[in-house]
Amino acid sequence: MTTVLQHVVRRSILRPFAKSFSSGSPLVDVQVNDKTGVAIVKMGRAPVNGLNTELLGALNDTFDSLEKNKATGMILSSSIPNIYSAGLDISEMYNGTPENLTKFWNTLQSMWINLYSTPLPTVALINGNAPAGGCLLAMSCEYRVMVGSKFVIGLNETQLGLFAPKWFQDTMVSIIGPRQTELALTSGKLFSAQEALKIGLIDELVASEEEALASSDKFFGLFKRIPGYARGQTKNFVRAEVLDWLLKNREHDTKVFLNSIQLPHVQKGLGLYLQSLKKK
Ligand SMILES: CC/C=C\CC/C=C/CC(=O)SCCNC(=O)CCNC(=O)[C@H](O)C(C)(C)COP(=O)(O)OP(=O)(O)OC[C@H]1O[C@@H](n2cnc3c(N)ncnc32)[C@H](O)[C@@H]1OP(=O)(O)O
Repeated sequence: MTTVLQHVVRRSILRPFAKSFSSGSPLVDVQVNDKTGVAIVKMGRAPVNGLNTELLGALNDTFDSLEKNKATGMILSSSIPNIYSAGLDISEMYNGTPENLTKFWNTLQSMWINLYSTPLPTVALINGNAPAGGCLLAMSCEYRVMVGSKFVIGLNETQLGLFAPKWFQDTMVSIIGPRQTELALTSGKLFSAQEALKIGLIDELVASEEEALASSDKFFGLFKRIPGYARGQTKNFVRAEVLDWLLKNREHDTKVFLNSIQLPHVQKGLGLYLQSLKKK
């Protein structure tokens, strides 16, 4: 089992930065700014950036490579208009075999561990709707900028007859606190951009992608004179409790997912929800 401390030490050892970079997947586009070393990672799985095993794996590989190649920061965004991510791909969870469900969930866990614990400064540039797993991605970054006021963000799992796993919940608690998280999660609330700003679920609401990039630059600028090692250690210690739970309980968490998702009434609800989306 990997402890948080081993995790922190392993991930603080960075090699020189490579200028050219390819994510190795058509689902993830990566552009690295040669001058600053900041990478813009854009998810591009049409139609809605549904997080299936392939996209989750590609994101995970991308985060690994950016760290190994010593990028100086990462902006996580989307190349699909009006969509950040529709969250977990429901078709992966509907009628899946135990083997596929296990692989799917383990890939999600690995991606999240990598994203949540990366020593790189991270910004979510939220340029579209971000329900459920989409919200988790954004919340796992350090700073959240939403572009345009027409989008929603939140953990709406209960609306699907599911519940947000403990580490999804804890990630939200660390941002908006237990009281607001309980209210939001039990009702499956999707926050409007204004509401999300007011409650602190997003840090900034801007009108254009250019403004969002300027805000990101400003955020990265905060660390110009801070040694990366010191920043990385601090981030990991602040995040240790939430991270540590999943590192220590991965198998248990997978079992809870498998048991819950395969319940007949949960499967029935997922089927109906998928149908309702397709009927729109
Ligand atoms: C341990 C506890 C157990 C389990 C925990 C499980 C945790 C789950 C977390 C999740 O992430 S669950 C996913 C929750 N996501 C949602 O509720 C979002 C659903 N989607 C939408 O609300 C909308 O699609 C949108 C606002 C994101 C975009 O709207 P719009 O641009 O109007 O697109 P459409 O609705 O027409 O969708 C286009 C297309 O995509 C399909 N689709 C949408 N979302 C998903 C999804 N999450 N998974 C799979 N497929 C999705 C939709 O059915 C349409 O399909 P067509 O075949 O009609 O093209």
